This record gives sequence, C-alpha cells and structure tokens, in this order.
Amino acid sequence: MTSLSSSSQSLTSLAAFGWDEAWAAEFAPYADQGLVPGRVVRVDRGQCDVMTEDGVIRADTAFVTPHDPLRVICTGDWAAVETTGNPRYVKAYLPRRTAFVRSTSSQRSEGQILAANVDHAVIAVSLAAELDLGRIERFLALAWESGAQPLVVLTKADLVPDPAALAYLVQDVETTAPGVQVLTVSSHTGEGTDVLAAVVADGTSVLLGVSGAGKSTLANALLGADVMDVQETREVDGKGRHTTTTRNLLALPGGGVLIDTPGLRGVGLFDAQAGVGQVFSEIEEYAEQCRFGDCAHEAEPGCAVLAAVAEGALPERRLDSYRKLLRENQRIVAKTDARLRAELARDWRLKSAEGRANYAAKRGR
Ligand SMILES: Nc1nc2c(ncn2[C@@H]2O[C@H](COP(=O)(O)OP(=O)(O)OP(=O)(O)O)[C@@H](O)[C@H]2O)c(=O)[nH]1
Ligand SMILES: [Zn+2]
Repeated sequence: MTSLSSSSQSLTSLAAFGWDEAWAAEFAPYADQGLVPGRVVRVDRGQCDVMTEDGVIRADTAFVTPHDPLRVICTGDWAAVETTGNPRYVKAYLPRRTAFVRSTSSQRSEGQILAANVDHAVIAVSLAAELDLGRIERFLALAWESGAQPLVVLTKADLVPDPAALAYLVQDVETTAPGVQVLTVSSHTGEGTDVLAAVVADGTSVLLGVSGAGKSTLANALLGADVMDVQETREVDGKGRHTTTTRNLLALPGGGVLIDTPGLRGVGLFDAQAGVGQVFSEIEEYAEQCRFGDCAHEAEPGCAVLAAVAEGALPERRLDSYRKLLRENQRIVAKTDARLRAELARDWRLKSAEGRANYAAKRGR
C-alpha cells in the first residue's frame, strides 16, 4: 500500500518536470537496477543537479561524459541516478526525443549539446527594432533541426500601437516562417502572455533570441516574478529546499517546463541541413518542379524556383537567405568532416602501430 501511494505521488511530482508514461516505460530496466529517475536541471564541472521525486540532488557525471560531445549529458535529459553511494552517480540517461546542438566555434567545428527533450522553441523577437528576417530564419533552422516545434513571439508589442502596422509586421514574419505560429506579446501590458502561457503549458520549452529580445522579461512573466523572489529569499535565510538559484530548468506554475540556458541565447548552426530545408519549405516545394533534379537554382533552364521569384511569388530575399544558410551549413559540415577524417587517421595510425608492436612481439617469441 505504502509503496503504491508513494509511487503515484512521485509520478505526480516528476510529472511537473515532464515525466510521462513513455519515459517511465523506458526507465523500467533502470528502476529494476535500483536506479532513481530524475531530470537534469543543470550541468557543471563534472557534476549535475537532478530533480528527483525527493527534490534536487547532486550527482557525478563521469559515466555520462563520453568522448563524443554530442553524447554528454545535458540540461533536460532524464537521468538514471545511483543514489546509494558517495558520490552519487548518474549511470545513464534515456534516449533523447529532441536535442539542441550548436557549433562551438568557427575555428574548430565541433557540436555541443545544449539542451535535450525540448518540445517548443520560443524564438523571441523584439518589435522595438527593425525586423531582421534572416536572423529569424537562422533561429528557425536551429529549432527545426533540434526536433522541437518552433514558435515566434514578437515582444514589446506595446511599442507598435497602430494595429495595421502590427498586422503587417506579423504577416512579414508569417511568410518567413511557414508552419510556425506567430504571436505578439507585451510584458508591459500583459497582452498575449496568456496565449504564450497556454502554448508552453504542455511540454518543455526553451527561449531563443538575441540580447534585448525580451527573453528574461518573458520568462519572468511565465514564471511569475514572485516565484523567483521566493527562491532567492529562501536561499538567503536557508529555510527552503532550494539550494541553487541558477537552475536552468524550471517547472512553470501554469504547467510546462522552461529551460533557460545562456548557451542557447546566441547560437551558430551545426549540421542543420534538414532544419534549413524546413525553414524554407516553400522553396523546396518549388524545387521539386525544376527541370533538373540537381538544379542549383542559379541560371538553369526550367528552374521553378527562379520562376517563382520572377513571378513575385517568392521574395528574392528568401532565396538569398536560403543560399546563405545552406552555404554556412556546408562550411561547418566540411570542417567537421575534416576533423573526423583526422581523427580516423589518428585512430588508424594508433591501431597500425599497435599491430606492428603485436607482430614484433609475436616474432620475438
Ligand atoms: N516596451 C516594452 N519593453 C520591454 C518589454 N519586454 C521587455 N522590455 C524591455 O526590453 C529590455 C530587454 O529585455 P530583457 O528581458 O532583459 O531581454 P533579454 O532577451 O532577456 O536580454 P538578455 O538577457 O541580454 O539576453 C528591457 O529593458 C525590458 O524592460 C515589453 O513588453 N515592452
Ligand atoms: Zn531550380
């Protein structure tokens, strides 16, 4: 009886962090080993904070920090924690449903995992500045590539009081973002924040956008400023259970989970060809009508993409932006391949050195 009620209780509390029956089913083999499920709320210096049914615990990440940077445990992962030893260890994490990956730098192109199991990518765009559609497209490519559903939120709508002007801006963004919901919000007047809260109430969301886009303000509106204040106060007087205020993953009071990591705030693409394709889905649809299967849409006869531009059905800016993002992506992929090739060559040298040593040893015997 006791164990029954405590397990249903734990399902409820972890459910606030996104735990569902599918996760529970995948976790079953780990539960059999006596491991405890929890969601990673923060990773740093070989350790991580994991939200379990008993609150946040700190665990070592040595077992989930492989050489491949894309397989390193990250915020949003569902961890299997061995809670009996000291230190506690994360022994494994469940297969990711979605993953945000960025390239670490333009010099040494390597993927870095930023967040896992995200359902909604909320791209915050300020209406206080001129719309940068190319930048929106870049964020959209990253979001689509992750597997999350993007959503564009135009912030500071109070700064565009003319409804016709606002409608025009929304339409501009909508043509830039096929298949994506576009919302307008104002954290100052509160307009639209309820609509956003309803979208993010289901699943896990991240906020993307450049500095000043209004992400922190949106996060506070979703979290309720009081929640943040309470956490801080408790930490100061040491009364509450909150031992860290720099958590990167939070349960929202209206339902849903918010991941807010600084790493997600400005990101380069990493092998996002499929994501780019999704951002420009209308171009890829036109391309299917091109006469040549490998049409580069440059000057080929029978190019349906160029025809669409000529007819005014496809803005030239869109096509330019598409090309730019594809080129950028190809550069990154080429660099990554070069790095992989170098790594393979090194492995091969090591192996053949090993082989020579073995051969020499055998002959010596
Ligand atoms: N007029 C108006 N100003 C807003 C609104 N939301 C945010 N701002 C202002 O915009 C500025 C930037 O907002 P932040 O929320 O800090 O932006 P951010 O995206 O978190 O920026 P970083 O933390 O640098 O990434 C602040 O001065 C806010 O007061 C809004 O709805 N209306
Ligand atoms: Zn073409």
